Amino acid sequence: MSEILTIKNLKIHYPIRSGFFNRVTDHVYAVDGVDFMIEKGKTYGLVGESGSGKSTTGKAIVGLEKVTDGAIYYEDQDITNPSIRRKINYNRDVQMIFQDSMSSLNPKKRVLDIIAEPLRNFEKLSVQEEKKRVKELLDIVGMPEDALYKYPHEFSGGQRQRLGVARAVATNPKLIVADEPVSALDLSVQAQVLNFMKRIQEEYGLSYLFISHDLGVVKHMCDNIAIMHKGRFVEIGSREDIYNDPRHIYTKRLLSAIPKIDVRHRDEHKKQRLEVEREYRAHQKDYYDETGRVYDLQKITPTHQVAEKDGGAK
Ligand SMILES: Nc1ncnc2c1ncn2[C@@H]1O[C@H](COP(=O)(O)OP(=O)(O)OP(=O)(O)O)[C@@H](O)[C@H]1O
Repeated sequence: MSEILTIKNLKIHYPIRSGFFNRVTDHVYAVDGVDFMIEKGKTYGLVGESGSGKSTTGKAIVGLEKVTDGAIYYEDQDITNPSIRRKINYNRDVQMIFQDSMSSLNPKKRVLDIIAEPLRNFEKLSVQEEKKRVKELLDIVGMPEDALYKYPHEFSGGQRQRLGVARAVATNPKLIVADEPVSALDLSVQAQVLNFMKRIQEEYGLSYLFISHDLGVVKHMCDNIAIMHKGRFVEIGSREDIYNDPRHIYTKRLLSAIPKIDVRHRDEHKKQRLEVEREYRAHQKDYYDETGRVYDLQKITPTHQVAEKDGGAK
């Protein structure tokens, strides 16, 4: 079995309440039937614009979001059931890294306590053993030993993101859900953090679910990519499929948003971007209603492997 996680027809719908009795009058279809599989030691990219349902999917995988329907299989067990998650120590094996390291690292705690927290939850280490392990973890993410007694605000954004990774790998997880892990960082620091996430992956055989709104960022990280739009996958493919032969207009639009470094073809790029934008708007008008939900998947997914209406890749 080469997959570490299999997601089947995942749906997460949030109720919208209104009126005097606060009744449920509608739902936000944040995730509306997605299927995918993350292979061991590989990186699966989840890409889409803001509000497409990426974070909700990621949070459901780590158990932070209640699932409306569907299943998430880890070692053949459906972990949407909290008691199964507890039974198999799922929260030790699957960790999450967040975009905003300033709010995901407790500002009142020192690095030693922040990184040791997951260890305290899952392993009974003595004070000395714990300190030794935290030092090792700091070393893995290229941080000096004297970081142990400092607070999160004493570090740069890139360093804080490294601390977040150190905490995430503390329990030797098998899968890390990385939700926009470098979006808040400068371009040069982004490359550093991505490189070392890749190095850790190779050393420890980790799998990643890498969430981003930017196809430029995931290019060198992901083996397979799903393009998410309004809670559904509109295109699924290998990295080569997505970058060399995008089929869905939404994928083309995300690709055209990647800044071009080569200034010689600037006018040509601008013209292409406008054409893609025009095609995208026409597509939206033809296939989605004003709630953004009613559409004909057969027509909107002329692609390599597409999400079928009831899930599964063709
Ligand atoms: N707790 C909630 N209650 C109601 N609606 C929610 C809740 N959380 C998310 N949503 C809605 O679900 C949809 C998907 O949100 P989600 O955060 O997953 O998108 P995203 O693709 O990760 O975007 P971003 O990158 O901006 O976080 C959005 O329309 C959002 O407003």
